[in-house]
Amino acid sequence: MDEAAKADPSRLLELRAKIDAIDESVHRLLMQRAAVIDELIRVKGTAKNGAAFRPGREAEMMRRLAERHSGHLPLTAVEHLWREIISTFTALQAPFEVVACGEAVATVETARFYFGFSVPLSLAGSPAAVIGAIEGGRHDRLGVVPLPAASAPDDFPWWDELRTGQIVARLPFFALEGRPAATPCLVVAPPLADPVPPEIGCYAVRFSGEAPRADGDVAVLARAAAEGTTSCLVATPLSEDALRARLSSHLDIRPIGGYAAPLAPAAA
Ligand SMILES: O=C(O)C(=O)C[C@]1(C(=O)O)C=C[C@@H](O)C=C1
Repeated sequence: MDEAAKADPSRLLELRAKIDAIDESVHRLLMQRAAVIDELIRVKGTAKNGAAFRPGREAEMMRRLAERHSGHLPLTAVEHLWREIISTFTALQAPFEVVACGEAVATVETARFYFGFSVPLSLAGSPAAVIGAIEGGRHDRLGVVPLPAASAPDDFPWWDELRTGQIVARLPFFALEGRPAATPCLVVAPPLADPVPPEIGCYAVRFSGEAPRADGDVAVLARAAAEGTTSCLVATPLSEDALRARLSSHLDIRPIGGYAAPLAPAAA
């Protein structure tokens, strides 16, 4: 018998009965959620593999989760549970797989945190290989590409390789100091069924010569230089026209998707 039971066995039984009742409710609600998803498949028409992912809706759900959260349960623990739920339910609607690259432990941690364990995950050798997997004509894959350290140039401008594929999310969504699965990554997807305009737009921008410095509204997430041309992956809340006006002297600006603005919740 453990110490607590020796202290007050009846109280311990009572508390464990409460936990069992809560667990049963949570399980019942998850099964109800699965029944709603069956109906959602019919309404959304997500018959095609990989067609269920809605990153804008997910960001909105996570925002509400952060708003209603209180108490000492870590927000990132709840986030992790919800990510497992949402990703599992996405795959229940239309199976998909994730192809990621980068330093194995960090990448796998981030991809598993975000996409859970119901979804097959494979590691590709490079960002270019991830983009190849997304651009290869299959609609049931999502790619995860880590962002380089702020000052480090990329070897290869993988963002220039996006054709039909788009950047659709930035991980992690909750920007919290010391959080688990903290490696900053972008999620790349084939064309989504009903995309919503992203809060932060991403652009492939090519310059001859010096690349711009990041400023308040224009962040350079990655850059790669070759033969006098610098290619940058730029993220901005500005409209495309406003970005063009800001970077008027530059060669080529191409929209390549975007993501929901990461949230910095007060409560951890
Ligand atoms: O709201 C939807 O469209 C859903 O498919 C449901 C759901 C969810 O399980 O909550 C699943 C996948 C989407 O990425 C967003 C949300």
